[in-house]
Amino acid sequence: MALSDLTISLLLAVLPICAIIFGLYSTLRQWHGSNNRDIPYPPGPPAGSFLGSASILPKSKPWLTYAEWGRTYGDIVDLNIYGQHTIVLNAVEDAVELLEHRAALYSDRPEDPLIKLTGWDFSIELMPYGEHWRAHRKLFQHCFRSKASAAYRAIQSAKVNDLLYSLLTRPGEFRAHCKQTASAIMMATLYDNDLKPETTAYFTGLVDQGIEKAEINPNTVVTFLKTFSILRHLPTWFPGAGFKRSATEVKRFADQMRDAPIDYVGKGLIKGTLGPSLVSDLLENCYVQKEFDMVKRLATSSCVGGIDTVASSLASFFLSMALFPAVQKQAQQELDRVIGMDRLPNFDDRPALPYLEAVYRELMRWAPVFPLNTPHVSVEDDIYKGFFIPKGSSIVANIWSMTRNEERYPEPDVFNPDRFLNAQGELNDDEKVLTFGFGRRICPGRYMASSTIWLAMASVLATFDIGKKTDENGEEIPIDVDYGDVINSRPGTFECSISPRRGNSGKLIREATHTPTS
Ligand code: HEM
Repeated sequence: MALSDLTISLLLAVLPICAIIFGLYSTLRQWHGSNNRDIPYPPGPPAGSFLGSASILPKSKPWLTYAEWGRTYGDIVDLNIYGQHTIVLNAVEDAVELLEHRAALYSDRPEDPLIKLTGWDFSIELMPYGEHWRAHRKLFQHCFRSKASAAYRAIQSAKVNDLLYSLLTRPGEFRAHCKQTASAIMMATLYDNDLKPETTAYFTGLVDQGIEKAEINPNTVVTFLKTFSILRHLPTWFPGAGFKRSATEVKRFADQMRDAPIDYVGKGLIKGTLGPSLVSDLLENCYVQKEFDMVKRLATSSCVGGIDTVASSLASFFLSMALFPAVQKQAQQELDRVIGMDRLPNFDDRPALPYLEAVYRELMRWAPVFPLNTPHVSVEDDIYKGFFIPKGSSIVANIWSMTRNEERYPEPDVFNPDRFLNAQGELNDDEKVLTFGFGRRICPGRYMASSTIWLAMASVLATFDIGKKTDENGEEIPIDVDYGDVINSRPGTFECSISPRRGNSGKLIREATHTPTS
């Protein structure tokens, strides 16, 4: 056996024992240091083996197991992993109370030693609560709050028109078009209104690679490293410190996706070849390195948070329309009635289309992009509904349970926009899109995301019919699709038919994209 293998085996043998000792120590320390010794933790699954709750952590789709535990133990579930508490919230009311009404206590993020090691400390989403995060969040809201997001409408409209043209000419590649639309909108908004398609593709490739390299199973490596954060100080050549070597590799890609587009903008500004853009506007007002770094972090966080998420929702939209044709028809009838048949929809039409708005809300409920919210961390001990929530707990809102709550949403797997309408066909007050998260950490890009998804839905429904494909006998081919196990949830590969709705659909699209009519 090579020396390094021996060392790794020893480490693997010793670490679980250290884990137990550390777990016992942290529990005792929390218990001793607390005035709340008689108050119970929320109920949760019993520790499975000598490895503690870690051995019963779900291997896949944890939101399903957490929902099951919610039915067994109650809406608030505690997982104690080596003395580190994760509190799963299965009900909206509890998430709103803790993450919104008590936001001052529950807006931190898990401290993860890998974040800095991998170069992902640029991410606003991963920043600990405090002045550094607050300054970035302020800048983000300045750029992406509801009113500011209206400035990007022209780009959104142009790219959605490109989506229509792509669907007209290459309908079979609709999944690629969804991703292309989401990334073209984000890249053009951030870096250059006139960004060339090949440059968009290059920057998007860097983001994809950066994310792919960083993907690790949060249930294992991170939990372990969090407990044994001392490991982060090992030199990269240390036997068994392979995770550190791969962290260096992840960092290389993270740095590249963060720096390359900014270099492009910088050079464009100097040469005077750049179209207008959010980043160039911001850079022109940067006077010190600190401000320059903030702009970089804002731009990279937007790409990481705002491309795949929007692309996932667009893919789920095509799926839902193929599976629920009656909904599609009703939305198309509303569009025809309100905007007529001789033009494409635009943002000003949104308030006049309540059924389509209900389709949007139902899409975000039926296929939540994040079945589990990003964990928030508590900064003080707290007591809630008679349970003790120790400082440093990770609070995970189980969006899946909330959006599949049968009392609130009967037959939750059915795509039914009527849930969001009253008897008069007006929108009801169930307007909170749960998959955007909660409180002070709620997604700041939600206005931009909502308008991109809405305009794409409206424009596609106005010009295309989406349905199941048929076989050689004209029989519909059933669609059987799985959403997989990734945290950013998206439908697996599926096929559907996408055909122009009317004789003038092609003409409207070509006029909108200034493409010659053929
Ligand atoms: C369908 C699209 C999207 C979904 C479902 C989504 C969802 C989320 C969720 C769940 C969070 C964490 C919320 C929490 O901790 O409570 C988040 C945070 C964030 N999102 Fe989004 N997002 C989307 C689109 C976007 C877009 C378009 C952008 C950029 C323009 C963006 C930028 C961010 C940023 C920067 C954060 C970190 C906020 C913080 O920690 O303070 N997201 N998003």
